[in-house]
Amino acid sequence: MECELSQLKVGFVGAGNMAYAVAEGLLKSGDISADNVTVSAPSDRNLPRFQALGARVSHSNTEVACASRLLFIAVKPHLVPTVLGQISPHVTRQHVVVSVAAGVTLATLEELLPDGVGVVRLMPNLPCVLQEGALLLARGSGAGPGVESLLKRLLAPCGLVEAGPEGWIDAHTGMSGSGVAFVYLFAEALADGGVKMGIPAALAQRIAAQTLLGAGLMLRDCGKPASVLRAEVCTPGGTTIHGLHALEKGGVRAAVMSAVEAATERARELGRK
Ligand SMILES: NC(=O)c1ccc[n+]([C@@H]2O[C@H](COP(=O)([O-])OP(=O)(O)OC[C@H]3O[C@@H](n4cnc5c(N)ncnc54)[C@H](O)[C@@H]3O)[C@@H](O)[C@H]2O)c1
Ligand code: PRO
Repeated sequence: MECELSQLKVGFVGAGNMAYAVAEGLLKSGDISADNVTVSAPSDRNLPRFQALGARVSHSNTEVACASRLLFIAVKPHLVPTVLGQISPHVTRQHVVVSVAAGVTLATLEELLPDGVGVVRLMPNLPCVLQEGALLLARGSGAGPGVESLLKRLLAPCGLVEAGPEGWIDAHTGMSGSGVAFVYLFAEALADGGVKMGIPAALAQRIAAQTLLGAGLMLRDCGKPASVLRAEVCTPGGTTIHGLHALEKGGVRAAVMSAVEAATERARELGRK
């Protein structure tokens, strides 16, 4: 992908939440010019917000493929073969194709595109919309280390961007892509606990959100593992250890591990379809 970044043409096939989060991040990097970004979706429903970013929009996936060199595939997993079938005749070795579709393997992407095209799997998560995502990418054999560096640079405004072997992508999907929803479920339960103990619901929800935010920031920024931070909250014989005992009796640790395992297995299953 030999060109000045300010000239790099970027395309998105699919105009949903993930495409928007990634597009916004790319533009925040300051390296990509909005009028070099093109986005396609079959209906107008999601397109105005991309126009508001300054991107060009289209109903034609092939138009986007022809207009871009860095091409994100951001449709639901079952639609990936259809859209790659449409764009494949227009994709060349000058393209890099980045799929965010859960489960869809590098081998499938390579099989559906012309020989030698650089392909990458990227698994973002919803907090990318607030520049606090956790993204993991894995590149196929046609995409060199330069592609990895480029994507890390362009996606940095979306949050933490790491690279790894493809075998980690489905696990990251379970732990972080889906994991965001597990945390929301915990937030609901925490607020419900507050309501049960007499706090008004709206206030309980705000307190739950701030509790998760504060705990998350400490985990990220204090340099201490979760187990140490947890121990610091526990006064011997105090309130927290009694609450933790109740959680452990409820099997919460095993339940969360099983949730990551189930979501990972589902990603693998989607990849086999
Ligand atoms: N939502 C998440 O938290 C999340 C996280 C990580 C990865 N993903 C992956 O991102 C992908 C997109 O998910 P999303 O949540 O953005 O979905 P979404 O439903 O918000 O967006 C899908 C988009 O695809 C468009 N589309 C449908 N058919 C199309 C076609 N034939 N050609 C072009 N566009 C078409 C739709 O109009 C829509 O704009 C999925 O493959 C999913 O696995 C989602
Ligand atoms: N959302 C997508 C799903 O539920 C992929 C990770 C987050 O399949």
